[in-house]
Amino acid sequence: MQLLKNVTLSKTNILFIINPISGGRDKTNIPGLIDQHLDKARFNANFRFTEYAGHASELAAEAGQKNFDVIVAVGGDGTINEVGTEVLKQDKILGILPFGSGNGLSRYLQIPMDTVKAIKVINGLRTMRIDTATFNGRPFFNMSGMGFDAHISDLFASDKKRGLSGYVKTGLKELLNYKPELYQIEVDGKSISRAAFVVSIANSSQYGNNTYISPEASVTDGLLDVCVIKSFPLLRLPKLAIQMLRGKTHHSKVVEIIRGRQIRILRDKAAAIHIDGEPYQMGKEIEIAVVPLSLNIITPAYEA
Ligand SMILES: Nc1ncnc2c1ncn2[C@@H]1O[C@H](COP(=O)(O)OP(=O)(O)OP(=O)(O)O)[C@@H](O)[C@H]1O
Repeated sequence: MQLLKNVTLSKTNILFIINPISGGRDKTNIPGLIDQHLDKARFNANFRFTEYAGHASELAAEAGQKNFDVIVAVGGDGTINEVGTEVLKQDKILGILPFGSGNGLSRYLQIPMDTVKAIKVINGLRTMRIDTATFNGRPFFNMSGMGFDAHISDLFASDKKRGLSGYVKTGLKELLNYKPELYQIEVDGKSISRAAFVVSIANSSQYGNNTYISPEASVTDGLLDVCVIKSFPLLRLPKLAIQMLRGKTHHSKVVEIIRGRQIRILRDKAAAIHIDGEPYQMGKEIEIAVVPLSLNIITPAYEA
């Protein structure tokens, strides 16, 4: 009886880590909105705004030590990466309120883009375990890669204005000058060599904004999709863009998708890579591995 009383009375401590710059949207009213719609019978809520890149990781690490059971990333895939990395270490529960430019993982998981609806998903506290992966030891959750998209992330990082239009403008300008690179790709011991425009490692199916690179990818299959966008004439770009938006890249002649657990990539030179859309400089050798069903995450009523 005592036990039952404790269970019914104990509330879940939840921390919302809010990235004020993600997606280029003002978030000053977010704590108020959460306060209005969060189930107070179920949760004790706290809020922290990040002040610099990397701060979300620090706040999530502290939260784990202070008995927060659920830590919510309020931002895009980069914020999810910072918070998720700590949630993973502490085996806590990750929540998401999508506020990024692309929101790849949120869209894949069908978390509503509408904030009030997304808060209601958190109220449901329905969790599932999803795969994560490591890229030269760093965790990622949605997508990582190298080539043109990493180059754009690298350029975009120094751009103060975030949001979709920024990506598109920078992307189009660079597209004309970018040269495909040579990659040696080994997936579960099988090796291929490709001249590629992009090599993406997909956990979920999309980059964000419902732009699909590997439409049949699953975050619960214990596998990663290595997606090679091969060298192609620029004239073919509109067709590829349409295939990406319609979720048909697995039928494209210029996209090759190889599924596996353990991936090793050797490239000609050290260059930018991206991990969940955030750029880093790394060397020629890349090791990527899936970590099956490692992250506990709040989702809507949804089965992958
Ligand atoms: N207060 C802050 N000032 C500057 N940068 C921050 C701050 N808080 C977090 N960041 C950094 O902001 C970057 C972008 O965050 P995030 O990826 O969530 O947004 P986005 O790029 O707009 O969305 P998406 O990844 O969905 O396209 C992350 O690299 C994060 O480390």
